Amino acid sequence: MVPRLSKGDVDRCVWARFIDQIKSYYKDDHQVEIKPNYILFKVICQPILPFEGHKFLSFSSNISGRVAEEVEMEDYVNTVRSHARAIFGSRIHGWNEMHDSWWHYPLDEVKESIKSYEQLDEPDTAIKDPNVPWFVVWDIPAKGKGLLARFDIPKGTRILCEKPLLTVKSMPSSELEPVVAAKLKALPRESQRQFLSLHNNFKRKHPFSGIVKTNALPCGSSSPVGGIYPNICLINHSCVPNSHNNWNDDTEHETIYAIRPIKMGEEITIPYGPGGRLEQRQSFLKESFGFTCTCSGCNLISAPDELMVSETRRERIENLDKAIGDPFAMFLRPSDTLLNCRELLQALDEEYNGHTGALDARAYYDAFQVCAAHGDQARASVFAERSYQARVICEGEESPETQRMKALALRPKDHASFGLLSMTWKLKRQTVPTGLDAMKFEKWLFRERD
Ligand SMILES: C[S@@+](CC[C@H](N)C(=O)[O-])C[C@H]1O[C@@H](n2cnc3c(N)ncnc32)[C@H](O)[C@@H]1O
Repeated sequence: MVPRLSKGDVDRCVWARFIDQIKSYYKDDHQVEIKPNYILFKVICQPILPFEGHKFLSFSSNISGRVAEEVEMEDYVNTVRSHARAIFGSRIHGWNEMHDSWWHYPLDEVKESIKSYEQLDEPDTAIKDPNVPWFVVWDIPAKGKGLLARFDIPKGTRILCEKPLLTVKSMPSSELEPVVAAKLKALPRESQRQFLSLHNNFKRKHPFSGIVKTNALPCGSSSPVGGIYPNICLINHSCVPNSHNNWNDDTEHETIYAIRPIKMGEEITIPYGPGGRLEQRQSFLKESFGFTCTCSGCNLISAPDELMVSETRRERIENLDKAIGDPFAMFLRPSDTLLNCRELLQALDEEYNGHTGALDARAYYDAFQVCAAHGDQARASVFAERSYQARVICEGEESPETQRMKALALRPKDHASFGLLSMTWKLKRQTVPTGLDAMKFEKWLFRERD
């Protein structure tokens, strides 16, 4: 590694990403052992990768003269080097004494640094400077640019909040081109530069509208208006994202919140579309954004059993969503609709490993509506409170939808659908039972029969 890495947070973040990739690449290799502070390759010369990148100088070591072992060792060296090159580029140098290329660092210095791998430095206890962003812009293989977490990011953290460089209504590319050109002309130079530096999957005929089509995020879930942002538009998509994007109508900002803890060096990802099964997702992303998704959810193609479980679950999620949205069922069989909400929440929890983002918030709001429509303020207030908690995580306290849920938790009666279908479940808000254990409370909440 020339020059060696610093202790600064960008180098630490990128090294953490590299170490994670190596761990995951060799997860089933018994010759690669994860020690508390480094990765040990149990082959000739025992090369080591420390968890602290600033200590690392060199990976491989001397030639032993034993051909079979050297070939095995070469394999590891080549693989580790190609992962490192993909991340650190020209900072990674090869050396081979047989071809007269030599160690960059004196051997003593290398040995000394390897000794220091055993003991981690004192942890950095400095509080994060609020002016330093949570992310680093980096090249992500097969995806172009992307954002990496510069630090460990706790769940519920606001990672980014940006005003759009410009907004445009959806329209055919030929009509959009002059509209975007005019808006672009009116922008300050720096904003023009930021817009023009964004990725474009549809370059040929309509360069400006191509940038819009590749990058625009809707300003609101069903809004025909899309916004273009300098940093948010560098965030890549994942079908199992770790962050949530939301348009705040009051402040006219797009925000990005972490919906689960994100480790330093991990890529920050959002969902570009509504989800669904693999084929639907892939064709939506191709059609709307012009790319083939290579996220971990889509890579399940190489793990057919897991993929089948995920596909079946996503189909179930789709069917439950439809059943919950059926107004006749909500009128005639509200208990079934409520149980469907419960099953949906469980399926979402399994599919997204407990980090569902706004999907949970929506499902709880559905359950709220069923109870409110039949006059049950007690259950409605609990569901609104849960929806509120979920919204806080993915949109923050200041989002209008979060505030709406908070108000409904206090006064479910204020909802337009209150008592609209019947008052057969009539209950006051104050009658929420206390003293039940968690299981019994859930049974009460979803009106589950024994
Ligand atoms: C809004 S841009 C994101 C930033 C972009 N990677 C860049 O280099 O500027 C969207 C483009 O990024 C790439 N991309 C985003 N998510 C991806 C994914 N999951 N798999 C493959 N490519 C992806 C695609 O080229 C897509 O059209």
